[in-house]
Amino acid sequence: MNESPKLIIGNWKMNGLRASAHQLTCDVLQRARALPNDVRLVICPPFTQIERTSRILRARNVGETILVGGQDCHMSHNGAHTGDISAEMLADLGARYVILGHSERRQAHGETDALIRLKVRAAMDAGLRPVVCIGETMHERQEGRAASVLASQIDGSLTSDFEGVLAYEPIWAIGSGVTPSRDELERTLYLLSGLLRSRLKKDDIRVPILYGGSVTPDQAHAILSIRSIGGVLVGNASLDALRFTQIAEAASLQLSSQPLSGPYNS
Ligand SMILES: O=C[C@H](O)COP(=O)(O)O
Repeated sequence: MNESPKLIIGNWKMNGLRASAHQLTCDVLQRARALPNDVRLVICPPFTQIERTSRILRARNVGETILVGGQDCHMSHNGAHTGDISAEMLADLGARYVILGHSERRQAHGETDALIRLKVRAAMDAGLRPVVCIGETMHERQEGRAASVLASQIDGSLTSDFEGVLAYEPIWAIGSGVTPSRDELERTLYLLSGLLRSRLKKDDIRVPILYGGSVTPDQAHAILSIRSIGGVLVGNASLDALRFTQIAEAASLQLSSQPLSGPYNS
């Protein structure tokens, strides 16, 4: 059975000037040469570095092994939206993915599920694969409301014809050095696959589910050994070519050591 490649997405957030972005992309390329086809890297630099990163990858002819993504897009195709970037603009620069609904945007810019759903539509219309982030706060977790929060985020932010990636990023794990236990993560992935089936109204779900939040090379083996996981969304560790590619290597090792199959690894 052919499995989809594990996705290792690097979210550079607001980091990277021309020289450092160029160097980081070249370093990732250099280290990723040995990666097998069962792992796909997606680099999501800030808007200002997308074209440069795409150009470097095109020049090296890396095909589908390393792709570029944006970190957000506007819900409209064009118009009077000062300072915003449309999904078409991202695609025009060579992006293939776009992160939407990251908790840092939900919190700092008041993004709602309804807005994120409009952005998902715009991204899909532009031919981009949306990577929709969901996750509960520590407070919601302690109150035992994590499952209902995740259900509501999935219902509100995904279109019924959603074709993309879901990234489970518990807010308490982002940048904190704390991650859920393997068992806890496995249970959450099971819950999310059920919620996706019900939202998309089909059993054959082709939506990889990623985990994000303090992923480092040390934890990557345990996280990526979960059979149903589609990959990881990496923040801080993606700013270091060695750590980022070590995480990708961990995914590849897991793939070669166990047969993987599952509804969200299509
Ligand atoms: O988009 C990435 C997430 O916010 C995780 O960030 P982090 O790996 O620095 O915790």
